[in-house]
Amino acid sequence: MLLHIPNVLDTETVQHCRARLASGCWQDGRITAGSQSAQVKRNLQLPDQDPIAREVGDLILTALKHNGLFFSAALPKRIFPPLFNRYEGGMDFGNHVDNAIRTINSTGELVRTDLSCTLFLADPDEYEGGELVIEDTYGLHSVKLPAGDMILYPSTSLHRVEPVTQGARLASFFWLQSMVRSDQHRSMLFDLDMAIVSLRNRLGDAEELISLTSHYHNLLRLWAEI
Ligand SMILES: O=C(O)CCC(=O)C(=O)O
Ligand SMILES: [Fe+2]
Repeated sequence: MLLHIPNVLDTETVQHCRARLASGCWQDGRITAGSQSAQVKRNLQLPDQDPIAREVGDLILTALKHNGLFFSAALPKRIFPPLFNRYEGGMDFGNHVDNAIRTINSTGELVRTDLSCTLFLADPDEYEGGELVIEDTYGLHSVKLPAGDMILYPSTSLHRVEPVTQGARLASFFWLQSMVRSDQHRSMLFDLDMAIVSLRNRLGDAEELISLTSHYHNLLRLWAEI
């Protein structure tokens, strides 16, 4: 499932994050790349332990904690601390699949990457190019979102970032391990949850919603690993 989550950060918070990130110690993005992706990666990143990256990363994690759409779609078990990248002057990131397992350096914890996330921190009219192109069984999806919005996509997908030929593209990117490993099961739970929410808004506490809600929880109980 590919999901656009709008307004993870509001305009004011995006501005605050950008001001903080501007003073970070930006380095060659190959610091976090595996050997295949290092060959196709041309961007800048903040090191994972950079204090500014951790401060802004925590702000993003706090915003996500309060985001119901994110929780329902991702059913997160472990979230890799958000990283930050920047593309300018023709930089790009060619086709690759993200590493399956990531180690959180500060704790030694392992994260299986079920879902990949990009939170855009620059508006589309601030740069040329820079689309995140994601390939799935239904074809290619080209993603370029307003600042503060996030895309969630299965980490199994082949993806790339097109060259940024003008301006600068700033984003946060990270991965998460979901309580529900199967993308298919997770998508079914998400659709069921959204249908229940929409029915409740339309009908109030209808009798049938008790049964649908029970099914949601009983399926989650069946499929979740915690
Ligand atoms: O910048 C992005 O949108 C994605 C970055 C990416 O694919 C990666 O770092 O693995
Ligand atoms: Fe990637």
